[in-house]
Amino acid sequence: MTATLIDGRAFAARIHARVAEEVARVKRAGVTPGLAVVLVGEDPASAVYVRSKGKRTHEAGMHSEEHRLPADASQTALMETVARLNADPAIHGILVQLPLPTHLDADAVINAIDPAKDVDGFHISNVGLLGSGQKAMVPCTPLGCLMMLREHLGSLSGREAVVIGRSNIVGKPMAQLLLRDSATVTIAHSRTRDLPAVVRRADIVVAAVGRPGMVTGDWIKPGATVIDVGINRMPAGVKDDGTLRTRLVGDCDFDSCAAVAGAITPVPGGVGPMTIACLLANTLTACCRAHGLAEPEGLTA
Ligand SMILES: Nc1nc2c(c(=O)[nH]1)N[C@@H](CN(C=O)c1ccc(C(=O)N[C@@H](CCC(=O)O)C(=O)O)cc1)CN2
Repeated sequence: MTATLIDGRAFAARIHARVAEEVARVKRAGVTPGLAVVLVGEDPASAVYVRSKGKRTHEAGMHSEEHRLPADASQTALMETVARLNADPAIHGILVQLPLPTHLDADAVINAIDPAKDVDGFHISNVGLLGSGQKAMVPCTPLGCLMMLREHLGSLSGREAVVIGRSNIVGKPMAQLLLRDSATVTIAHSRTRDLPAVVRRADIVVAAVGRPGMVTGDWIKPGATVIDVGINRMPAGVKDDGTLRTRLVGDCDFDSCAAVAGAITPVPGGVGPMTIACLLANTLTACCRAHGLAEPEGLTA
């Protein structure tokens, strides 16, 4: 391996510490930032992420609430939960854990969240604000990627960036953020012709396609910075107790990419931990905006 490892766990720990300091500051001004996370159903991975969000929120000194609805919850029940949280002055951030069960209309739920409390940055108002270069709530995973890129590369101005994947959660907002930092941005996807050749042009590669190990070293320009957003759980044998062992892999084939890249994020331990760190940062930002307090520096885009 020749690439520098971009350690998302260490970076996230620094953000958590900064957020905790800033939470103490806003508490001295008489306000406690509050985050409500809504989980519908029993998806095991979602339950782990939601627990982790609650734990981290507490550790930062924030108020934390978890609202669980059964897997067969109705759209009305979910919308009522969101409406209650919108009206609750103790709550500055609302997050509905995705994916939702398929009978629910996720777009309608997200767009029912008060945009000022939309700490996921998925509400159509925040999407529009980000796209037009205005102050927005910025989606947590792309924000975490941007922070790592800025720290590693300094200015992104003029750099060729290729984002692989066009999801609303990662690909599109990531492209907007890179554009905001004056990178030259291409969004590539499943229909892109000669994807390896497109990726080979890039100084910055952000892989967010959800296809394990798809990006290989021969796609990477020597010295490029590779941000792997993929979180793919793969079978990895059987444990002594007979249950399946799994391991997480990214969208990049780590060994071959690390042999060519200048820097790379691992999976696990790269982008994932930054997602929760940025959620806390966004909740703090939302709280400061709601109460007219100074926003912490370096925790927004
Ligand atoms: N409403 C939202 N739903 C989802 C989001 C989101 O940002 N908002 N993102 C993902 C899941 N997610 C947070 O919700 C998330 C994913 C992964 C990690 C993380 O720390 N991953 C670790 C590995 C953890 C493991 O072993 O499973 C890592 O990569 O090192 C945190 C948060 C989908 N839903």
